[in-house]
Amino acid sequence: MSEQVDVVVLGLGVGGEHVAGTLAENGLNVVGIEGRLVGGECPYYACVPTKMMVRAADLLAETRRVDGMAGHAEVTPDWAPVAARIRDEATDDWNDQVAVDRLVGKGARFVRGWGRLAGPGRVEVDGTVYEASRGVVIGTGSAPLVPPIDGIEGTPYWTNRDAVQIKELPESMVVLGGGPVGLELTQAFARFGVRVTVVEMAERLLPSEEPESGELAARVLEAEGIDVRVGSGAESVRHDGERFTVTLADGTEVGAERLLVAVGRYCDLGAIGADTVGLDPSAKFVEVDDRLRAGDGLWAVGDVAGHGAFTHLAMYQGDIVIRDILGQDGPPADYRALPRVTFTDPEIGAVGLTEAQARDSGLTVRTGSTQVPSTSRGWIHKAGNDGFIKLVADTDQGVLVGATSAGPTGGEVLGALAVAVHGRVPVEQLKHMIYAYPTIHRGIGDALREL
Ligand SMILES: Cc1cc2nc3c(=O)[nH]c(=O)nc-3n(C[C@H](O)[C@H](O)[C@H](O)COP(=O)(O)OP(=O)(O)OC[C@H]3O[C@@H](n4cnc5c(N)ncnc54)[C@H](O)[C@@H]3O)c2cc1C
Ligand SMILES: NC(=O)c1ccc[n+]([C@@H]2O[C@H](COP(=O)([O-])OP(=O)(O)OC[C@H]3O[C@@H](n4cnc5c(N)ncnc54)[C@H](O)[C@@H]3O)[C@@H](O)[C@H]2O)c1
Repeated sequence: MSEQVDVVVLGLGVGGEHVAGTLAENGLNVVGIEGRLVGGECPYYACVPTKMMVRAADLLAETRRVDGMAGHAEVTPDWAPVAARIRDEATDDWNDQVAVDRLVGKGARFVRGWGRLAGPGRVEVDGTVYEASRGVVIGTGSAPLVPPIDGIEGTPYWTNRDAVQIKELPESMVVLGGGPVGLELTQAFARFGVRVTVVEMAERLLPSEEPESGELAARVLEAEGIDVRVGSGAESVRHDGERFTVTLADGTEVGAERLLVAVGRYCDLGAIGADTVGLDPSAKFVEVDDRLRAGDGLWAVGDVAGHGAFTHLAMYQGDIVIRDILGQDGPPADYRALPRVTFTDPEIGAVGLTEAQARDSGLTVRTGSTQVPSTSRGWIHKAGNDGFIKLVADTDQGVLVGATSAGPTGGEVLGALAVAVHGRVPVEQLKHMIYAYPTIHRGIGDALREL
């Protein structure tokens, strides 16, 4: 059986749902195919439930800061309201009917099933081939990567998809991976009383960010009683029916009731029939140009497009694909000012290049930084004021090419820095701007003076 349509969107995560809904609103005949839940990883297993966990954990931490600052407070953590909020408010008990109705309400046709590319302009799902006259958009996202660590297969390890569904907390947990997923969940669980060991194979936490970011994260987590292990990855895993034991590359062992694997994501291009449209099925991502085109009448958005795994990126790329398919003008993709925030406390936000990336790309680099505790607002804030602002300038062009903002509102302060990098605002102008007193973002002015 085959059906003619204008556009097929394969995978309705953040990017795919946005593209399918908007194209349908613009009058195209769109079929959206989703095997799991419309909306994808972010609302059901990732951003939204984990940020609810982070919010609850931060409330506990703030309450614990009352002593010495505002009197005395005692707090008894209870996971039940967190689990209930995730179930009832965030995920509708992992039911996507609202999202399906919203998509169909925009005029798209929805097909539940696992689709596969079946040659140019063709997608097959459960025996029906949809033939797209305008194009196919791949938005199949990514899945948790579970590396072939000796002994791990068959053990009851968790990934982010399990961790957000738990109703009861374990007593202890080993978290593999010191990236954003690992660190956000490590701190949230630890603040609820779980004894957490986090294991990062690289020499520091958040290895792709500034070294100062990983050092700050390690210092803060260790101060909260978390066992931080860096420089040695997991080599083997054992589960004796009750507890996990993880042997690290340096021969040491760590053990816990639960094991959370947070070592990155992968895309299975073989499973979506990439070879039928001339793409390499063993590639890590779909290769795209600056209009997200992967071939004639073929686009990819979001995690699968390989430029980073963020919801705001999938939405940004979705807008470009929508314009391209509708024949509308607009700028091509520009990743110079890609912002990212790890929602630990302190939040660790960054935009553009790190100092090392800027130097490696041959730029003439100068950096300036300031410590949040030594700014007026940071000093006033006191308990929980850890953080810094670091600026990376290209001195030939006289503009910022990157910045990191870590602190109690690190992600919000990042907004100003993202504008500076995106808009190529001359450093001279930034230096002569007025920064409100006493804000944490006023620290940008201090860091600029160091440049
Ligand atoms: C724990 C965690 C926390 C995160 N927190 C944040 C955050 O705070 N901020 C942020 O910006 N990003 C965050 N992210 C990243 C963010 O979730 C992803 O970047 C985003 O979901 C990517 O959207 P996407 O459209 O590429 O794909 P996804 O959301 O992965 O959706 C892809 C969809 O395609 C479907 N699919 C796949 N193959 C097929 C097929 N063959 N047929 C039919 N359907 C298919 C899948 O079922 C899925 O629903 C987080 C990620 C994790 C894991
Ligand atoms: N706040 C956010 O925006 C947010 C939150 C979570 C995730 N995300 C995105 O989702 C994606 C996945 O995040 P992630 O943290 O899973 O992946 P990641 O790749 O960012 O980090 C995984 C870490 O695991 C380490 N690792 C790999 N193998 C290991 C092993 N065997 N033992 C110990 N450590 C090992 C890596 O060195 C790396 O530091 C990222 O692209 C991230 O940007 C974004």
